[in-house]
Amino acid sequence: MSDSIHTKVAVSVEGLSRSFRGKAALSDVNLLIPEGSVFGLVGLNGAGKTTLIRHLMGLLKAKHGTVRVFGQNPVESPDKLLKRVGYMTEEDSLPKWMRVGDMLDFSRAIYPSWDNAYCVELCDMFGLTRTAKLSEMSKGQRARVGLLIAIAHRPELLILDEPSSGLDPIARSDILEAIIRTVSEDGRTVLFSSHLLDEVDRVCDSVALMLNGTIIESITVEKLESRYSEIICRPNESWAHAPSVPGVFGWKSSVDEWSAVVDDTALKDRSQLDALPITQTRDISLLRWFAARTGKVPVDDANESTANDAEEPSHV
Ligand SMILES: Nc1ncnc2c1ncn2[C@@H]1O[C@H](COP(=O)(O)OP(=O)(O)OP(=O)(O)O)[C@@H](O)[C@H]1O
Repeated sequence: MSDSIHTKVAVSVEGLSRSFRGKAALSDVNLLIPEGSVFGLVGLNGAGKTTLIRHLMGLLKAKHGTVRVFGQNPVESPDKLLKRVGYMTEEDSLPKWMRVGDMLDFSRAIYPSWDNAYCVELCDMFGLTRTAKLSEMSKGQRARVGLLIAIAHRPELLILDEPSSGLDPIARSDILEAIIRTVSEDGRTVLFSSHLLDEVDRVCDSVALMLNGTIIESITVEKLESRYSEIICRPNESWAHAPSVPGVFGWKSSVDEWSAVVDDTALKDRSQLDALPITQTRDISLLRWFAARTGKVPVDDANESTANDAEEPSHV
């Protein structure tokens, strides 16, 4: 990022690697999240998103590489640091023997910055009552409690690990997105891992793509949209295989049409494209970029997209 010298950093990860029983889950991960950004972390199942987030939360200790949250090692100073961070995971891990009110009182005691008026407002917004027993609530209702606890202390950094998996579509669009916008408008930082690329596209200003334990690209949505585009080709005679043009990747075909993603920075000049029978050039979608870069479509989008054919991924 060109102005990174002047921008404060919320999260920095350098050379982070992690294996579980000899199998690499993270390999040389580097990541920089500027304060005030809404950062999307995307990747296929098993790419390493949760393992990376667990390092940021100090739940896993960095064995190789460094992890800093607001300049501090989350393992060395968890008490001080974690009070500045709100965290919600897809896991349904709230203690079920408690009532909502007990859980809120407990959380209020932990976080000095707990905003009780905001908590009451959120309870109302989420349709939660203090007397409800967590054991008698649905998984989605408990996910709302988890989200409320993550945000009611107005954290400087909000980390949401696949929050959408427990929330229904209304909660996702009306509540989650509104909350992320509020945090962002306050100049606070959000790290948001999700398989729902439409959602990531709507709320995030930057996105990092993980593949096989590595971040293969970290880019602002603005740069992504100016750097990549999608071309549609209609060859006169059918192609046996996709043509090889440097900077053009992620080919997929349907009936008499081929489409591919163009990386402007990898083209020497656009005349390289002249040899292709291009009938249309269009703006890139996050889903198309993701599919071209990974060769796959994320699980939750596979049914909604035409891009679920096998694709030729970019060389990474
Ligand atoms: N505690 C663990 N013990 C052994 N293997 C683990 C452990 N935690 C994660 N892994 C492995 O590390 C890899 C990365 O897992 P991780 O949960 O970080 O991926 P993810 O990107 O969050 O996946 P998903 O999108 O499915 O949630 C996977 O191969 C997983 O099986």
